[in-house]
Amino acid sequence: MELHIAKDTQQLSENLAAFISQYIQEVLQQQDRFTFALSGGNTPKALYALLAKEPYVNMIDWKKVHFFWGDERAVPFEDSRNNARMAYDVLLDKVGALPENIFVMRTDIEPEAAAAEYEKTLHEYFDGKPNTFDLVLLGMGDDGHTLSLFPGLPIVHERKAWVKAFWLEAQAMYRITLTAPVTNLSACVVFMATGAGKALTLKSVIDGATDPDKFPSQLIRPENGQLHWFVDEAAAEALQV
Ligand SMILES: O=C1O[C@H](COP(=O)(O)O)[C@@H](O)[C@H](O)[C@H]1O
Repeated sequence: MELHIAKDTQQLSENLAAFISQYIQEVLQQQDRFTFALSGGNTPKALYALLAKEPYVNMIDWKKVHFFWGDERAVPFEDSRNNARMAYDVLLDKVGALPENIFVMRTDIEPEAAAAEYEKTLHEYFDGKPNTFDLVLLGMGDDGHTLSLFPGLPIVHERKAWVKAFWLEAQAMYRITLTAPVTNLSACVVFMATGAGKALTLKSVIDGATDPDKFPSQLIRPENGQLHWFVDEAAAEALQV
């Protein structure tokens, strides 16, 4: 695991935009498409906004980038809580991503049907490949959740399915999420975490005893890929570095 500590969210986003841009360009020298699973939430917004501007908007061959999502809140696309909607607004619509390269988790059908459809899409898309995504971008909630893998829920123990839907009582909504098994087959996973509110959780996730039921972010350990944490000084405050 590689830890990258930045002064604040803006600096972190700038460092990560440079990292992602270089990584995409390197991968596209070896293959003709790049698969990028996006996260939702607040933390990645500044990063997406930077990627959508100079120099990255022209440095990256966005027509070769294929977009997926790590998780989705099962609310209509028009709802501001919809993770895909946020990414369209801040990134996809601005960089000229090709519609045929965008794979949203559908929220216009029953969540279980959407999860089954996404699972099928992923198996067909990655058929025979040793790795799944080239890059998965993840956030971490103050409670240690990542994707929609929330503490204490059965989804944390999923070992087979790649995509699941479930009712999240605490937020009174369905969630659709990638699971740990498919995420851990990725070539590279990058977590972003900012703010003092995440400091103690981050310490437990990185330095603490393994307890994924309590800290689901600990489930993410790529089997054959890189793992990076991009954090700001406030989030890193309790870490032993
Ligand atoms: O609900 C979610 O939360 C996490 C973390 O969000 P943040 O606002 O603390 O950055 C996010 O990674 C996930 O995609 C989202 O659905």
